[in-house]
Order: sequence, then structure tokens, then C-alpha cells
Amino acid sequence: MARDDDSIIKVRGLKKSFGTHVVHEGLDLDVRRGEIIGIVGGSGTGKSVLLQQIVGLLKPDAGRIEVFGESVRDTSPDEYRRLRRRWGVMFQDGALFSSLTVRQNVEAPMREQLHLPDDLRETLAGIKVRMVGLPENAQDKYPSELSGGMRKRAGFARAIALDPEIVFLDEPTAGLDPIGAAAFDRLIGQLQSALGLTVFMVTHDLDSLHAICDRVAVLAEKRVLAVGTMAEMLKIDHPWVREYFHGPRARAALGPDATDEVG
Ligand SMILES: Nc1ncnc2c1ncn2[C@@H]1O[C@H](COP(=O)(O)OP(=O)(O)OP(=O)(O)O)[C@@H](O)[C@H]1O
Repeated sequence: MARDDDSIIKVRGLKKSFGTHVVHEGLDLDVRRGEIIGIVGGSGTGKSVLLQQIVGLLKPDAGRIEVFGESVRDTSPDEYRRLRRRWGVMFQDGALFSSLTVRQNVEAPMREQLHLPDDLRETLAGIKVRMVGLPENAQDKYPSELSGGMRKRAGFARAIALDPEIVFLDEPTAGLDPIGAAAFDRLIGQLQSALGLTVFMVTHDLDSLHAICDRVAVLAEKRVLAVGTMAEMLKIDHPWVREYFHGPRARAALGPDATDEVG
């Protein structure tokens, strides 16, 4: 269980623009070690841009981002490489290399970061593939031969290839049918507790928020407008937050009693 004072990610005063388009301004966020935090917000509010800045793929214009107590933008290439080893990222649709098999995709970060004999690396990659619930014969398949749900699992296997402490997931259940999405939520929850992961999850999926997230952070007005448990979100009086957490989709995910409580 996460502790209040144990921030594994700290974002302070973040500012990011593209040309004249300001995406983030004065954005603060703390992610606690061991929690699953869901990042929600309207389309274009900068959820993916936030994720990309935290993992160092995009440079903030101003502000500070610390992961494991280290400022991501101030690290040397060697330090960044060491930091990067401690997290894994699953981009939308898995973002797999199409010319590599599933196992080779999982081996890719191991090749880059670990010096292992080939047979050991292959065995370890095979274990990761099984951990995400893919069948044995999926290992030697190419991404194009897999269903969308299987590609996402393969992307997850690659994200945990280096036994990370944090996993960043960008819309992990988008495009899955409700049964596939629920199964993927269970997988995230199971691996989080088995491996002691911290999970930073960008999502639109209210079912996921309800099923597995410890806390939710709402992006609106260029910043984190609110952060808290689902129960706390239901009490927030802001037009987008109300619409999102009390709308018909929320009723379906949370049940009418939950959404009516303060509605
Ligand atoms: N590399 C880039 N260059 C220019 N603009 C960008 C770039 N990346 C993102 N943006 C813009 O930044 C804004 C935020 O994008 P982002 O993808 O983070 O939104 P999001 O909240 O993840 O949206 P969605 O829920 O639709 O995926 C958008 O207006 C987008 O067009």
C-alpha cells in the first residue's frame, strides 16, 4: 500500500507549449510508490504529453520533474540510461517493432541495457511473455499476426522486460472490447501487486479507474485540477469533472448509487 510521503514521481510548476498553444502551465503532481494512478482529462488536455515529459521523451519549457528523486532533465546521458532502466513504457497499441517477433520485441530493451548470454535473454523474455498471459506459441509470432488485445499484452511484456519499478501505460484498454478490457485491467492489477509496481496510467476508461486505480488525477485548465480517490472525484464541483464522473457512462461503470450519492 502506498504511503503519503513516498512520492516516486514529483512534478512541480510544469510548463509546456507547442508554438503558441499552451498545453501545461503550473502543473503539479505527485505519484506515490506502489499506487495505480489513473490520468484522465478531455481530449487534447495533454495526458500523453505529460507522460512523455516524465519519461524524458519531451522537454518541458519550465518546471521540475523528479523520478526516484532525480531531475529527469538534468541527468547526463549515462544517468538517464540508468534511470530509464527503472521504468517501462507501454505506448498506445503496444508500439511494437513490426519486423520483430513478440519475443524479440521483449528482448529489445534487454539487448540495449543488459549484457546477457543469448539463451538466458531468450528464456527471460519467454517468461515475461507468459507473465502477461500470452500463449506459448505467441512468442514467435509477429505483431501483425496478433489481435489488438494480444499486441497490448506483448507491449506490456516489453514494458516489464527490465523488471521496472514504474510502468507507464498510455490508454492500455483503448480499442478493446469490454471483456478484453476487463481482463487487461485484471492483468495490470495482478502484476502490480505481484511485482510491487507503481503504475501511471493514462486512460479514458471509467471501468479501469473503478476496478484498479487507487487514485485519479484530472487534467483540465492546463494543470492537474484534482487528484484523489474515485469517491473524492464524485464530490468535486467542476463542470468537466461532474460530466465525466456523473454522466451516463459513469453510471454504467460505477452504478447509479455511487453517482447519485452527491449528484
Ligand atoms: N509533438 C507535438 N507537436 C505539436 N503539438 C503536439 C505534439 N504532441 C502533442 N501536441 C498537442 O498537444 C496537445 C495535447 O496532446 P496529448 O496527445 O497529450 O493529448 P491527450 O490528453 O493525450 O489527448 P487524447 O485523450 O485525445 O489522446 C494536443 O493539442 C496535441 O495536438
